[in-house]
Amino acid sequence: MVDADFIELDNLEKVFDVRRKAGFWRREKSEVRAVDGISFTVARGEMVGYIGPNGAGKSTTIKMLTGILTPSGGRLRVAGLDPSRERTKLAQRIGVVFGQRTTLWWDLPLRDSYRLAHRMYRIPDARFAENMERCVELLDLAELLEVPVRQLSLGQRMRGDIAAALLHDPEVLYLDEPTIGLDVVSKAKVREFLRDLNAERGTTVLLTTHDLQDIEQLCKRVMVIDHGRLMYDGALTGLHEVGSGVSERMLVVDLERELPPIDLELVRVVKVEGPRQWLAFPSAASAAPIVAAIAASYPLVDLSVREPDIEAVIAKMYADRGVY
Ligand SMILES: Nc1ncnc2c1ncn2[C@@H]1O[C@H](COP(=O)(O)OP(=O)(O)OP(=O)(O)O)[C@@H](O)[C@H]1O
Repeated sequence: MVDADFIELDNLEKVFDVRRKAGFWRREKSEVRAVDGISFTVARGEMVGYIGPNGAGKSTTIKMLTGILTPSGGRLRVAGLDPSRERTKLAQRIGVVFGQRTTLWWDLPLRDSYRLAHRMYRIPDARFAENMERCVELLDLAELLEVPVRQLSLGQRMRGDIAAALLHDPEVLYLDEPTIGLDVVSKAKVREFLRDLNAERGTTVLLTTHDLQDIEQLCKRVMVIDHGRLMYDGALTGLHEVGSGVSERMLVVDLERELPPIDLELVRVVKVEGPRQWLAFPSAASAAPIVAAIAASYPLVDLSVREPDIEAVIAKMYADRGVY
């Protein structure tokens, strides 16, 4: 293994056998190809986004990378190890954070979960103390250490979980939705911490998220998967180019009160949420006359024009390939 192939997937597959109800008594056997021949490498120290719609195969990939699931086909190496065969060895070198589930002990104070990690991973005392100090400081955990996990807010718990995943100095960190459900301030804290971790310690990070701002703020490279296949692997900026065909821009309009969708030439109302409306209009058209027309006929309070964001770009990618 060289640093360039720190994580290496070669035509990786995972097929689940499922039984479906096909009548009152009958069950039909079928296959779900959750991961359908994915190949990529991640270099040591890279921070990569791994995104795709629900059911695309992201979690299944992560589970194979951690050794929880055994691949049905293909080859997989993480830090030179075969994850499912050398799972215990690998556990010393990777950290995992699942945003939707905690690895902390629910009824125990945060500190006790860390003590358990200390023993479980056989972390040398000095290293443990040093990592604790660093995580407590950077993740703002000092006030929370004696609080039972069940009493923590989602954002506090998430910071607690991230610390737990890092006490043994993993070389690779898998993050599955690390900012899900967090408020803006907590999101910013988590992102800043991850950015520093990657820059200072060179930790390799694979990040799965539905929040594309996570990717925009953290990852230079992004992989998009769908139906178990890799659809895009490259720079985030390249995704924008793929989306240069996105032919609409968005006008976000705040009215004085909730009103029926704005009815105007060139404009297509995409969403209405209370007094706020999202209006798509052709990229080639000038926003000024549209804004003037809205201001003339509606009680306008505020507005902003948005360029197509990656969300729109990805939606377009899927649409082009007939996913939706
Ligand atoms: N244990 C299992 N048995 C059968 N099918 C499964 C199993 N785990 C996942 N699948 C199926 O494999 C496909 C990929 O699922 P996976 O959880 O990897 O997607 P995902 O990209 O992580 O989705 P989400 O964003 O919703 O978490 C889905 O069709 C799912 O129903």
